[in-house]
Amino acid sequence: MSSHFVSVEGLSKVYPSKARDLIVFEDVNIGIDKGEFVCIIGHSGCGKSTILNVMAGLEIPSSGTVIMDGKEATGPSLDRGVVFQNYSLLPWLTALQNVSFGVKARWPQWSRSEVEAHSSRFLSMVGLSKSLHQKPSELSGGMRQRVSIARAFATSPKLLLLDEPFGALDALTRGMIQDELIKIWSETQQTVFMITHDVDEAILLADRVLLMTNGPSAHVAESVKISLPRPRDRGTIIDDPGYYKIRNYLVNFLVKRSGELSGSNGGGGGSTRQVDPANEGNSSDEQPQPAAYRAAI
Ligand SMILES: Nc1ncnc2c1ncn2[C@@H]1O[C@H](COP(=O)(O)OP(=O)(O)OP(=O)(O)O)[C@@H](O)[C@H]1O
Repeated sequence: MSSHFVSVEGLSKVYPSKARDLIVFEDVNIGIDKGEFVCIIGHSGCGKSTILNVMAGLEIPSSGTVIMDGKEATGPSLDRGVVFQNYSLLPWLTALQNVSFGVKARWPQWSRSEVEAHSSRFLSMVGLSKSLHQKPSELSGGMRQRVSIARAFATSPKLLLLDEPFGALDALTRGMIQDELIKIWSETQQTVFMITHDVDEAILLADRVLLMTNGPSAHVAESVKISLPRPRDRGTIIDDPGYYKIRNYLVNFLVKRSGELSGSNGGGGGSTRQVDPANEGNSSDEQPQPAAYRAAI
């Protein structure tokens, strides 16, 4: 039996079709320790959102299982909080009411003032103490996503699932909310699984980055350790000697090896290689090629 806090075991997703079944991914195995921040990166369509939705209990896999804290995770639960790219706030409620809604469901025995004090504290952590009584339509996209993050963390789920939460935001707002996510995560020490397309975001936030091969028949080929010291700062992280080793390693995988290792090229699923680019000297120190990366993803 797995010793991980969260264990995704032998997960596959197949969409049957008259012509030919679509095997999106097969034999995906992921272990996440308590308090760990894990990002997953892979090309569009390899099945990242499907994996996250299965972990959230919102989608049923074709085979395999998700075990959390020793129990099989089936169906949605307050133990697993989800943040999607498109905010999904209740438009008729204020920021405080949106957060309180989940908090009340989590702790029904709490008084109204306890619920509001707890909810306000989490909204303050994401810099929204002055916008508690505003409705989503009165908030910017970045502010709405902050409310979603506060709402997810405030219910203290055992696992937080973030599906490209900053995908729709401009670079400046994205950077600010990344800082707030780091702050709230370091204060709560919750376990996080996050999808991103942004290599720099993954390096800033994650303890490990999982790399998926291209679909169809995608799998998690590698688990890359981000062995940069915390706390990490967006402004200075690039000065760390390990930064470009990790970045180049990730970009090289996405540009080149994600295709070479894919199921359609004969790559097998199942096993995941563990790598630590900053300490293994297995990638170059050269500046990365952002244009090549953008073209690939
Ligand atoms: N109902 C469905 N029927 C058939 N194929 C589907 C269905 N739903 C999803 N797919 C396919 O499953 C694959 C995986 O989708 P998923 O959204 O999980 O990928 P992803 O890696 O998260 O992509 P992106 O990065 O673009 O969000 C895609 O190829 C998609 O077309």
